[in-house]
Amino acid sequence: MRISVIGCGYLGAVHASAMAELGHEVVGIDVDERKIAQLGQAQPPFFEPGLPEILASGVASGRLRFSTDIADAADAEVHFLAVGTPQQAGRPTADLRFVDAAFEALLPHLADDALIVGKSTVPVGTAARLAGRLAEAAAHARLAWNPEFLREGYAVKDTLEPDRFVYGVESADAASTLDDVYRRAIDAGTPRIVTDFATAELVKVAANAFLATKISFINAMSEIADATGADVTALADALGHDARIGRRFLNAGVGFGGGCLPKDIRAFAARADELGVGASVAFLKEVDEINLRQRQRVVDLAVATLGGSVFRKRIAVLGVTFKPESDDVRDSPALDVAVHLKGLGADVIATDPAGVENARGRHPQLTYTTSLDEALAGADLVVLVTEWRQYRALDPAAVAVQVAAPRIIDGRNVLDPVAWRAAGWEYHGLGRP
Ligand SMILES: NC(=O)c1ccc[n+]([C@@H]2O[C@H](COP(=O)([O-])OP(=O)(O)OC[C@H]3O[C@@H](n4cnc5c(N)ncnc54)[C@H](O)[C@@H]3O)[C@@H](O)[C@H]2O)c1
Ligand SMILES: O=c1ccn([C@@H]2O[C@H](COP(=O)(O)OP(=O)(O)O[C@H]3O[C@H](CO)[C@@H](O)[C@H](O)[C@H]3O)[C@@H](O)[C@H]2O)c(=O)[nH]1
Repeated sequence: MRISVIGCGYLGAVHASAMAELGHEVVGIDVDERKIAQLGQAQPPFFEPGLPEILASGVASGRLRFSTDIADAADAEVHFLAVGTPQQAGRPTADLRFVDAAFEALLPHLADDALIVGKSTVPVGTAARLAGRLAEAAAHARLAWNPEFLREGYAVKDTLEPDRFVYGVESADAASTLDDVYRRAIDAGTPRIVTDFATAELVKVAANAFLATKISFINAMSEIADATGADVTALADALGHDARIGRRFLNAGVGFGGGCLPKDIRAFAARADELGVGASVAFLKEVDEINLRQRQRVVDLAVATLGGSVFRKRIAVLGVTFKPESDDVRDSPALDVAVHLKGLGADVIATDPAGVENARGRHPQLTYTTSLDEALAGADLVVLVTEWRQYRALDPAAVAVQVAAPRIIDGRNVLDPVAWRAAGWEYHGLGRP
């Protein structure tokens, strides 16, 4: 099939490449000239495992091309809208300017019977509004909302082999067009839920709200654990054996960040307020507060560990991205902690295997290094805030000779406290004795 993907960021660049991998003819469109130039040369504009390979093979096959000109999407039978829906500055609501601009720009180029497929995460009601506009402007075109559930770091696999498809549609033929797009996964038996626009939009924000709530729940338990001497990791393991609860997303630590969970729960709560049902998801404000408290908790722990002040103390911050296997620093708890410690007068040296350039772009006042050894050298305190594999694998005895004082805060509860203490370290986790 002929497909366009409008918006080639973390979602769209992967989606476009994955669609070409499935054999479709794809054009990726973005307003960012630099990004499009890079993608056109098969260079991923961000770090995502597996993307370089499918981008390169798509471009080499001639099935995948990129353009800044929306008119190049005119041939496509299916147009995926994958532009950003960030939080509005100073407000909790989603900024729909990019969705609206991309949608309007596409309208004059639609072939008869074209299908526009929303992928971006939007407030409930957006698809119905856009469908109304589509009916005025291009009566023969159709709209579907097909939310995306990929996780950064696993984006390629999640796109090619998703857990489920959700189609918000107004007609059976839109669903069958989407089945044709996703034929391989559909034939492999991937569950698919065909529903209305509102339900499809809500599935996406409800899923992220549930995941965020699960993380904040275990972080709240870790606060209780700290007050009682209990061990939140053992608690999570025990809870997780109950199949109704499950162990995944019960890792306590510095909390959730990224371009999705934080802004999506805020936008959901704001939309519910607009709809007059704010009370139904008022708990999401508490979920957000618990989450933000974890960042402060790590900072407070650093201050306490260094005897009441971090001023002029050398602190090695391990990790700046919001999660491992990504270079994304949007709303990153790790970067927030580094910035806050710097603000308190610490000599922060932050390191990360993939996120240094993005972090420097946002917070140039911090000192960065891509060398873990350089970060650790002479540190008065080590703060692990993104659980990259190489940090989890650190040998406490070897690191002890690099630092000035063997003190570590394990902000992701991923190190073995027994092994680190046995090697002479003062070890602090969150909610772990
Ligand atoms: N990143 C994820 O893991 C993920 C997963 C699921 C859903 N989502 C949702 O997908 C959407 C995109 O997220 P993202 O992380 O890829 O954002 P992003 O900021 O990385 O990418 C958005 C892209 O859209 C482009 N753009 C903006 N206006 C445009 C226009 N008028 N025409 C063409 N391109 C335009 C931007 O230049 C940018 O490259 C959001 O709604 C997000 O919530 C993201
Ligand atoms: O037990 C856990 C699990 C995750 N996190 C943190 O939660 C955040 C989000 O992690 P994850 O959900 O893996 O990353 P994303 O790539 O942001 O993916 C989420 O957001 C996407 C965008 O909406 C959705 O598509 C995905 O399904 C949803 O998992 C990260 O900061 C993690 O460190 C924890 O603190 N504890």
